[in-house]
Amino acid sequence: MSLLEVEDVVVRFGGVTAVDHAGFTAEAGRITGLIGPNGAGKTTCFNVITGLQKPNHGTVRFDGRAITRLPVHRRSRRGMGRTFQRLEAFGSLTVRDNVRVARDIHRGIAGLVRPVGTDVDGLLERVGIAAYADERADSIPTGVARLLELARCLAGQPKLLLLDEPSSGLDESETQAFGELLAELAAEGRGIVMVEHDMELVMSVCDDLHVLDFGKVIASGPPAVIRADPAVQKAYLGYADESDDTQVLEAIS
Ligand SMILES: Nc1ncnc2c1ncn2[C@@H]1O[C@H](COP(=O)(O)OP(=O)(O)OP(=O)(O)O)[C@@H](O)[C@H]1O
Repeated sequence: MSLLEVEDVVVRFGGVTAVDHAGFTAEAGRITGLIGPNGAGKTTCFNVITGLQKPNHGTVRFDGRAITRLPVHRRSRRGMGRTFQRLEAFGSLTVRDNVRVARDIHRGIAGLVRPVGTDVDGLLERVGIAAYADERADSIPTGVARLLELARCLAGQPKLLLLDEPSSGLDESETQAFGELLAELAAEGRGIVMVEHDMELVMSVCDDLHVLDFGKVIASGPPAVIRADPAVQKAYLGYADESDDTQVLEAIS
C-alpha cells in the first residue's frame, strides 16, 4: 500500500479538462516529483490531493483510507502538509512565532490551551534558519522565507509533505542545501511530493517521477528512465520555445 494513491482523477473547468483520468502514487520515505510543461495540471492535482479542488471523478487515498470527500483541515489532521508557491507566512510575526502559530493551530483547541509538541527552536535549527528566529517574517530574504514555509509545514508533523515550487527564489547553493534537507526528511520516513520546474533539482533529488501532459500521466518511473522516455521528450519538445521549460530540454537530453 502506498502512502498516497491518486486514482483516475478528472477535473474539468468548463470546457478545459485540467486533469484527465490521472493516476499515480507516492511512497513513505521517498521523494516523488510531479513534473510537466506549463498548464499540464500539476497544481490542480495538488489541489485535489489537499482538498482545495473537488474532482469531477476519481479517488484519493491517503495512508490506506479514501479521503476524496474530506475537507482540507481534516486531511491536514491526518498528516498532510502543504507549502504554496506564493509565500504564506504572517509578515508582522517573527520567524519563531510563525512556526509556533503553525504548530498550535495544527493541534487545534488542545494546542491553544496547552501549547506543547514540536520543539519550535529545534525545528528552526533543523531547517537552518535559527539565526533569523527573532526577525519579522516580512524582513527575511526569499531563501529563508522558503525554509520558514517548510518549517511551518513540519510543525504539523506531517507524514506527507506536498511542496509547490519549493526552490522558487533560491540561488544555486541554497537549492543544493534544500535538496539535501529534503533527502534527510524523506530518509526519516516522510513521504514528499513536489511540483518543481528546476529539473536539475528534480533529477538529482527525486526517487520517483510522474510526468503530466495535458492532464494525463504520460510516464512514471525513476529519473533515469524518465529522462530517456521518448514520450516525455516529445511533450517537452512541443514547448521548446517557452523559456520556463528550456532547462528541461537540457536536463532530459
Ligand atoms: N480555476 C481555474 N479555472 C479555469 N481553468 C483553470 C483553473 N485552474 C487551472 N485551470 C486550467 O487548467 C489547466 C491546468 O492548470 P494547472 O495550474 O493545474 O497546471 P500546472 O501544470 O500547475 O501549470 P504551471 O506549471 O504553469 O503552474 C490549465 O489549462 C489552466 O489554465
